[in-house]
Amino acid sequence: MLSSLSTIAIVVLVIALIYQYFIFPYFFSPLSKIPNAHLTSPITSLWISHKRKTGNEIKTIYSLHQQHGPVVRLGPNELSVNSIDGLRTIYTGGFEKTPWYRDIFVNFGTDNLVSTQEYKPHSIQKRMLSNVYSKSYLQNSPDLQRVSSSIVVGRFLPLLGKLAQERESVNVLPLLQGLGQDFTSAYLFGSRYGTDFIHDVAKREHWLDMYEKFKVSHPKDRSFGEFERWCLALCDKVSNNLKEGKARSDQGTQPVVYAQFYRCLEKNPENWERKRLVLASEMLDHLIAGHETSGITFTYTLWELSQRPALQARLRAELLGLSPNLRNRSPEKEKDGALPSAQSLDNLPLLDSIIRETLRLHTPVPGPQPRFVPSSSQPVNIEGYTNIPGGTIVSSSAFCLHRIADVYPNPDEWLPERWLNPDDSNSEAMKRLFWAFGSGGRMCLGSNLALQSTSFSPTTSYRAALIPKVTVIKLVVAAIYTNFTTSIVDDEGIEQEDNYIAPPKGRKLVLQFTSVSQR
Ligand code: HEM
Repeated sequence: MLSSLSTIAIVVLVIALIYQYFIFPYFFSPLSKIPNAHLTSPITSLWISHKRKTGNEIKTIYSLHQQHGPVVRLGPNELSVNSIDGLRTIYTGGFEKTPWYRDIFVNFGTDNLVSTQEYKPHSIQKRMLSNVYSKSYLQNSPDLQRVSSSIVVGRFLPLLGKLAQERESVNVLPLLQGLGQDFTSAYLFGSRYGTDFIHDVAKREHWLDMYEKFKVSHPKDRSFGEFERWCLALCDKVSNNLKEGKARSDQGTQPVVYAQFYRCLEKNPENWERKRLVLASEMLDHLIAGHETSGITFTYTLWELSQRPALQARLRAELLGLSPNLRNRSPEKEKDGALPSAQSLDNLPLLDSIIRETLRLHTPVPGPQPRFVPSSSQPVNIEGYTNIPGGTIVSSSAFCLHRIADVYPNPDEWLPERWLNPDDSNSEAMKRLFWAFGSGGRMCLGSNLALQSTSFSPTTSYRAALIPKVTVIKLVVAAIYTNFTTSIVDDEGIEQEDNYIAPPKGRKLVLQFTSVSQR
């Protein structure tokens, strides 16, 4: 009797398990109507995890969307979404980040803007920092002006002039990552503590080497390793100066971002040790976000232009119309001359279309941005699939969005002219789908409002954002092509990695710079 009861219990249990783990996910789950990435996707994430581990995630997801449309089920509890409606629902609907961000981006075991999952602490911290990255602040910042002038005119153009004169080619990826780092560090910490990676090649190589190791180690293993200790030591120096009231009398520029965050945290009752790590975690996050993404954008802009001498000439003609322009600027003359304003650079249509098209096709952050569907009483529907359960992971990626062929015809081709005709009926859709900086409350803090004007951003709740970067990218590209032509010497391995942040696989693009006056 007892044994037949236990047999029945076992049978019932087996049926329940089969129902829960096979029948329900395949046939009755609200996700069961969504096309599967793989036969096993409703019951296990093994298939997509394998693609991730082998560096094939992004392109695999792209081809799935080409086959199956805007929504694909990647795992029992995970969807990829590729449409403007999906973007709106997910990224402006208060969906929180998944633990993946914390696992990858936390520094010193302490959260920062990128790693924070929860809405409220993130939003409080972002408000503390958005002001110094807002368009109006940056446009009027004398510190940013001085930093820009000393880096572009004082360091970068003379170096290019020397390379051109000596007919020496150069790997522009590390050079331009270094330039991005020089800008970001000077804006964060003040010029006294900013790096000079344009000149100091040994330090730059060591730093980039530390960064490559840092990127692939687990936050627990890298915590307080060489890279983190370097940043903490820098932050401590700036904190000591601020405590002693020295920052203002500093000969160089102000530590704009650091001082802003330091002052906001001063009001916070937490102990100093905790604040010290919060400050350092946030600063390291900006340094990481600032140097590599900019370096990638520069590299692909130069790579595309180097294949098109006629386009370089058209761009130069546009750049020479700037007033003042960037022709023959030298560090000595610099004291007398201002740089072209951010607005005047933004008003150059060809320059804008070139940078924008590069950010579309070679987007530096092509990887999926995962979020959780909230467990709210409101049903969540995406692209006609209804009642998506709370806790489901949903993500979109700039790589896939930027290749929707109905909006960007010939999506794999670099065609800056697609951005040049504002009357084109497609132009609104192109702007709404442009996602190089993400959207919503978690949109890039360093993104450029000029590129993300209100009509441009898919739906931005933070109107802040932006600097050094696109303004800087435009300034640097303008400085280069006003004075030089570029040609490719070695572009082996130029294809982008299949990674969240995606530099060229070969980590190089070797170019020859030729001075316009030498030709
Ligand atoms: C071409 C250059 C850049 C690109 C393409 C880029 C792209 C992005 C993207 C796609 C995100 C959103 C990630 C998400 O949704 O989770 C992001 C976030 C962020 N970026 Fe950038 N970024 C760039 C430059 C910068 C610079 C220069 C800085 C600062 C100096 C910066 C600071 C940040 C920060 C702090 C976040 C986190 C924002 C938040 O979660 O609220 N980025 N960036």
